[in-house]
Amino acid sequence: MEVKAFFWKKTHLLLLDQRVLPHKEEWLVLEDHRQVAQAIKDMAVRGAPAIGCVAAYGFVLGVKKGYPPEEVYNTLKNTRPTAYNLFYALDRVTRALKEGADPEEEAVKIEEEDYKANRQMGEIGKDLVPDNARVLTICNTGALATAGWGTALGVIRSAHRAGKKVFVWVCETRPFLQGARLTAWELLKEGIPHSIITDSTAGFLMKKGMVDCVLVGADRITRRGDVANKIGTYTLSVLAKHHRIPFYVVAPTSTFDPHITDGDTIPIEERSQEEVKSFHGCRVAPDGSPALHWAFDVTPAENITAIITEKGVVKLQG
Ligand SMILES: CSC[C@H]1O[C@H](OP(=O)(O)O)[C@H](O)[C@@H]1O
Repeated sequence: MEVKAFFWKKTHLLLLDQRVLPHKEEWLVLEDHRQVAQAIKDMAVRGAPAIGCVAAYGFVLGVKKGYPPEEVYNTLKNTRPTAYNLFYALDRVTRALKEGADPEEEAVKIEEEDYKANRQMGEIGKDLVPDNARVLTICNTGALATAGWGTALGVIRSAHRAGKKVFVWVCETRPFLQGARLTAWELLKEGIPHSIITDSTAGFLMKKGMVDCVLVGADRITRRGDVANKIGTYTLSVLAKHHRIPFYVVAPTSTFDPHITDGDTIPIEERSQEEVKSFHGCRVAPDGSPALHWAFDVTPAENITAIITEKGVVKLQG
């Protein structure tokens, strides 16, 4: 059975709590937009497309409960600033409501379209992954980050299912550990060979010739092809360029922000210092030391070989 991060149940949203994976599988029952907003803020659900889908259902729950649509929209809009899918999805459901259409039908369409896009990206992207490839990835871009299947991890899944031998280097992705906890969990379930590495191991692996390509997701892509993604992605792009390793971004067109050209204008989320100063809830840093915690960085189009979308491959200068 395929991994699913959430299930729409019309009167509530069932959400797999990603904060306790991989050792516990606990489901949250979310009954209104405020509960959904809190789940997004707390990263019980995360990943740009998944955030968009869940926020759209949160809007439906809030409106069904009779809350003013503007309050519902603003509560959800103000959860996390970087992933464009959040705003894309909320704009679609609010427009549906304004135009007298059914926002619930729109929310279901958003989920169905995202899953279909992931399968299409998998089919397109798998041909770019050589047989016996050692692929390096960061964060989680699988079924847990989307409506199902995944983006970059979806390409890996499709290549594996097509019979290609693929090995995955999984950057642990400090501090939330999306790689060590979530990507590893999905790969184990899929039976895809992999090894978890510390984020700082990536460059040495590339230097030793142990990486054949890099596959990452995206949270927001600008008109010129600059990409906001998990913090550390930019570093990987510089290393990949230096070592002449193909660097692919996999993202649906719903992640593309048509209003922004320069990646440096993308709002970058700054999360609590506590997430850096602790290791999965256990405080490791001294109380008196401050911490800077940017959750994303921006990779310029010049560092990207190509962006794989459900509509085809956009080659860049990388
Ligand atoms: C398929 S997009 C996943 C994308 O979202 C992640 O960020 P977060 O876990 O903080 O929501 C990361 O940037 C992934 O590439």
